Amino acid sequence: AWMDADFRRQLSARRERVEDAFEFEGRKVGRGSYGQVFKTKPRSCADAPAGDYALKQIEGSGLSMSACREIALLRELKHPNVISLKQVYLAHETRQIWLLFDYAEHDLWRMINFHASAKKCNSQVSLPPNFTKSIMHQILCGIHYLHSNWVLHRDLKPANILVMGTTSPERGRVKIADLGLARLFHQPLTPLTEIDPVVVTFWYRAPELLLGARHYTKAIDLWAIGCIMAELITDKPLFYCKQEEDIKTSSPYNRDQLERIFSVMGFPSQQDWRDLPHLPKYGDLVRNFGTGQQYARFSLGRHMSRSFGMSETSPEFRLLSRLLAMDPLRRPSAREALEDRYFLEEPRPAADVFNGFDIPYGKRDFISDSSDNKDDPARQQQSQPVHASLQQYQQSHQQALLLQQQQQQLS
Ligand SMILES: Cc1ccc(-n2nc(C(C)(C)C)cc2NC(=O)NCCCN2CCOCC2)cc1
Repeated sequence: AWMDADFRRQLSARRERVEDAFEFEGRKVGRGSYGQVFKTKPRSCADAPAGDYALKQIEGSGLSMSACREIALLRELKHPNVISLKQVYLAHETRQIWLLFDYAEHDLWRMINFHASAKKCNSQVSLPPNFTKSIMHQILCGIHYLHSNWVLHRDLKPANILVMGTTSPERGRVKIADLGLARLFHQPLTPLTEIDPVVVTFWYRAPELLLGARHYTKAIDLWAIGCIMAELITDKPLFYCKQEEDIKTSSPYNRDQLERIFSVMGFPSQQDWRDLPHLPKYGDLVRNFGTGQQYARFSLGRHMSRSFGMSETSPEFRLLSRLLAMDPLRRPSAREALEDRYFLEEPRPAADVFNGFDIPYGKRDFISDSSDNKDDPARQQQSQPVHASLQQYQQSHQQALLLQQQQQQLS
């Protein structure tokens, strides 16, 4: 070996082992295609500041391409609204790679599901008036930072927008992450009948991608941010489309998803989107939809005003319709979106998106290894029978209601 044995022994003896520094047995909070994530605390002997950390054990062994990409990318990036890598551990014996992050207790997927379920139980949970505006502002700040460093996210969706919990010094701060294909966090509380994006969802994919655009662009990230904004306002995925269990087609063209987009937005005319006929799948589009006359009366304004009473003249709607321009060339850059009037008028966006309000969402649940059957990762989410998770959900929801009543009595 190129290093002399004695020196290697010295290095190995001195190397800090992740299991010596952190307690993570039985504290798995997520598992996906990229690896698994544990919620850990440093052991007293470790020199890491107190607090919760996320330890991600990267799938596979050795410096795989994805491990290199994640480490190389994250160690260069430093922004308050982007997940920050604190430390890398290389376990030489097992050739395992561990990444240490500040732990984020919440994410928009769980938060939006919580509010959607609360609505169904006819009990709204109160939120600060600038909740959506604060979250949108911080997502755009984080994406502006990534885009100015020529980093495209490519898979923005609620599950990848994390929010720091009450035990963190950054309480209520948005952290953009990329948890990988399958949603990395186990979510037993949501009844499995709910939308469970274990399979890859196309709900946030820009129309040009569905029509065969060959390259990701910054405008593709901005479209996804528009979808997230609408979902924050309505608690429903704007372009929700049922997904076939096994999406085998490798073709980017997804007729049902396009149909859903047109039934909300209307069909793009030549004036709306000059370059549309040059997209690879334009032929399929014409074959499936003709001239799109059947969507002539649909528009985003009509959809948002009929289903959510949103005024088409409000700054909120105007920003939303800019982000959801069908033609990617007409979408604003992250900076232009941040300069929109929406963020300049009262109430202003807050650094803590909960604005000091109590946080009603539960903490993440630990995954027991038994339920986490490895052979079929897509099924791992079905670890709890529905009734158990419903029961648990109702309990945690009752707690949230009690909390809210106490809060109202106090205020
Ligand atoms: C192959 C690969 C995979 C992921 C990334 N990646 N990219 C990013 C962006 C947002 C900078 C683009 C973040 C990550 N990794 C990541 O979020 N990791 C998960 C962080 C886990 N959370 C930390 C906070 O607490 C909850 C768990 C890059 C390359």
